Amino acid sequence: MKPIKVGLLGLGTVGTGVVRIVEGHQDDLQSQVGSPIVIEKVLVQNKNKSRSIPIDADKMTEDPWEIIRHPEIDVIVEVMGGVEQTKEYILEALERGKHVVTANKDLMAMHGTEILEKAKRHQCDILYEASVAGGIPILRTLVEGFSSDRITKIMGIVNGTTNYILTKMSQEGASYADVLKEAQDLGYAESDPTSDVEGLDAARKMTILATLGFHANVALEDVSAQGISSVTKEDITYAKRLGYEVKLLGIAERQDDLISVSVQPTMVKQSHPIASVNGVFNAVYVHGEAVGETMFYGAGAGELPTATSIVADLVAVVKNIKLGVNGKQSGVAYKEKKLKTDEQISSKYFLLLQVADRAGVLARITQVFADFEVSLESVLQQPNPSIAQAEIIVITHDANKAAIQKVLASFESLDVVHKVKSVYRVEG
Ligand SMILES: NC(=O)C1=CN([C@@H]2O[C@H](COP(=O)(O)OP(=O)(O)OC[C@H]3O[C@@H](n4cnc5c(N)ncnc54)[C@H](OP(=O)(O)O)[C@@H]3O)[C@@H](O)[C@H]2O)C=CC1
Ligand SMILES: N[C@@H](CC=O)C(=O)O
Repeated sequence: MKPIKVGLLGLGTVGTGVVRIVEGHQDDLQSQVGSPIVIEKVLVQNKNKSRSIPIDADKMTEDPWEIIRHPEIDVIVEVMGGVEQTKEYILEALERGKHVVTANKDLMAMHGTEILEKAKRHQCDILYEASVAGGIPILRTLVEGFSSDRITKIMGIVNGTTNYILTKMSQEGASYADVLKEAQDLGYAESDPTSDVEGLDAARKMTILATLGFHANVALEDVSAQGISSVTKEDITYAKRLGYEVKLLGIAERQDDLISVSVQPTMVKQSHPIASVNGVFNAVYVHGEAVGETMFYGAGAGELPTATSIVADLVAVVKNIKLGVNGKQSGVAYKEKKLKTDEQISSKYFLLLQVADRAGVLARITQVFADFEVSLESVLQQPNPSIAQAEIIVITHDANKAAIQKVLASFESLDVVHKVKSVYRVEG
């Protein structure tokens, strides 16, 4: 049995997991694919760094081309991260007929079309299950499991780092900075964690999910992204009192042929299953016209969960090699997307306002909502003696995004509104 030879680009959190699983599950893998899977070469930045697993020194290299141009390597597993340089390596590997498995959502969200086309042209596989929601096999589920349905909504907690931070803030009152450090130490965060906390990592994942779920060429620029850096402990406390949890949600919706995709901190009703997804766990809720509601849950980041998806892709590539059917993956030549305008994007909203504490204020505020035809589900007013002002919490019925923006603009010139403290989308 000729072994399948793998070139591993990166031996950090995920790369280490890949080595552990390929070595630890070798018998099971072989029995599925009929050949040994061998990690032939490993690219690192620094060969002298101490590693948590033993790797033969002659397998390690700091020269990427030694792997990309290696005549015997069949499959490249890319878990080094980065975009431009990594893209160059992957394109050359595909040109040389090597199949590619990657966990790189930045690369696939930004250059997926070009990479997929190149792979198809060279009859190579490019699989990227690990790029979204770590250990949850959600891409395969969308492409294969839901191929018969028309998906109308994909809503997910797709970033483990921010869910870990929000959970610790909510359950333990922990500080944002301390928990971010913990998430970094646990290997969940990106090398630059700004992309986690500012919602960019989730936006990249939502680009991939919306593309595959809606069969449309959704681009990263089509996704509006807001992260969790503005979420306060006060917001979380208010949310809990009203029966909500604050979660960073990616939401992709399709109505007829119109699409919207966004990432934002969202108040999720505690009765919705996604509200109880805590810690590094991710969940992706998928609604299809025929199937109705479904939800997929699992670890969204970390060494072994992510490596599970990588090695599953590796198995798929080897099976395709055996069948001679590489280069047939979905994601190429999808239809042109049509994006919703702000007038067409509708949801409930939560607003926390700091206002003057005197007669008639509530009436003036509710009038602004009425002016823009935003109807209200509930309004709660309470004095805040420490600042001699009152706070008003408003939850709207479904309202369009443009109308809410007009309401917020009007509050800027309304003397009784001293500050709009928070605005959240509401789900559930
Ligand atoms: N961590 C996670 O939970 C998840 C990560 N991902 C994605 O997987 C990828 C890897 O993440 P992760 O394992 O956390 O990253 P790490 O930072 O832990 O590891 C990166 C590895 O790549 C090597 N490397 C980086 N840049 C270069 C370079 N220019 N030349 C040679 N080697 C290089 C590093 O070498 P050295 O060891 O010598 O420094 C290191 O071994 C990223 O794309 C990430 O977004 C996806 C899902 C989950
Ligand atoms: N930084 C990412 C890692 C997985 O994609 C996350 O926290 O989800």
